[in-house]
Amino acid sequence: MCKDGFGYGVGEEEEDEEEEDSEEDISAANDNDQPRILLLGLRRSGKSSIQKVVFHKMPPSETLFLESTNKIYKDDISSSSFVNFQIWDFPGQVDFFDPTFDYEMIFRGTGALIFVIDAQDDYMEALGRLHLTVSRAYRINPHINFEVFVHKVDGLSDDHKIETQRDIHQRANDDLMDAGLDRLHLSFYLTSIYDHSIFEAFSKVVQKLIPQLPTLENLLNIFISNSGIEKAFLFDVLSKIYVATDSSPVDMQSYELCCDMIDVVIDISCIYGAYDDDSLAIIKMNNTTVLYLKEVTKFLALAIHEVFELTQVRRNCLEDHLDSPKAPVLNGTPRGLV
Ligand SMILES: Nc1nc2c(ncn2[C@@H]2O[C@H](COP(=O)(O)OP(=O)(O)OP(=O)(O)O)[C@@H](O)[C@H]2O)c(=O)[nH]1
Repeated sequence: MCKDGFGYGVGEEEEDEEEEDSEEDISAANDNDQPRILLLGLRRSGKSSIQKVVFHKMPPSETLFLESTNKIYKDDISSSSFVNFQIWDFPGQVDFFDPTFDYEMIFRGTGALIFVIDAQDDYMEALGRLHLTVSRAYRINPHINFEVFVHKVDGLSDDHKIETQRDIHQRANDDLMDAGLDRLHLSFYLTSIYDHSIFEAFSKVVQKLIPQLPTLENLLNIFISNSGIEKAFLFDVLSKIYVATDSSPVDMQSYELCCDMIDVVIDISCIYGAYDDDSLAIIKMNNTTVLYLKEVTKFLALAIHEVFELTQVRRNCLEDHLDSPKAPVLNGTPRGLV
């Protein structure tokens, strides 16, 4: 990754030094009003890999060499006014119920709790741990968003993925019902660090913590309805998390295209040292799609999935319309374009 100008606030080395005394760290962080996201799950479920791949551009294959986390690793994600939070990666063996562990303080300051379950492994123990963790956290702070990543699904067939998610969902909710916690809501995501699913899932987790989200969505709706653009995403370019999008449904393919474009633009910018306030990139695909990336603030960019040659499309439509009594049907033409 390009070192100059791209990177989140706290460097790993500083981070390591800070971590020397995790108890002190925890009390200091209590004063910090950034929303906190906790990453929890059994050992080797993939917590550190998720955090490294999404926020530090680590290539997924390099996570094979990650050592087991044995202290809480705190990561400040403060690239902009919208994407501003802390991630706490917990060691798999952490004992929340150790009386010396101030879990009350931790849960009180938590916005989202992500519980990672390795879907390639036997998940019964993980389900027990999930239940114990969320029920304890909910009693302390019912406002936490509880998110379950059914992770490492790259190794599973499509049918197996769906079946695994259904089974985990069912068992986890049954356990909550039995414990009288039917108001505790769990959200489930199928994730893998080997494709875009982990970025998509993290986007949704982060969006729930952004109070300005409805306003941003409205602004993007106004933007697309006045520009003939099909889909607009407001991205945090470093993590490829989308902070907001207009209210039309997200299709994975557009999101993946935009993510790939961000990678290309950042790589080229790094080579030439030129990503600044005026940065703008346009990629024309061979299927009439245009991708347009415009920087909004230093680390936020608007990626737009636009139809190529608007004038030509309009002209074709008009001709079709004149030739045939039926309204023209344009494959993949965005709403509001013609
Ligand atoms: N196939 C696959 N492997 C993954 C994925 N995510 C992580 N892994 C692998 O899972 C192993 C454990 O990952 P870690 O990130 O160290 O797990 P952890 O939960 O942080 O582990 P502890 O620090 O021991 O709690 C590594 O070998 C990763 O390469 C994934 O999406 N798919």
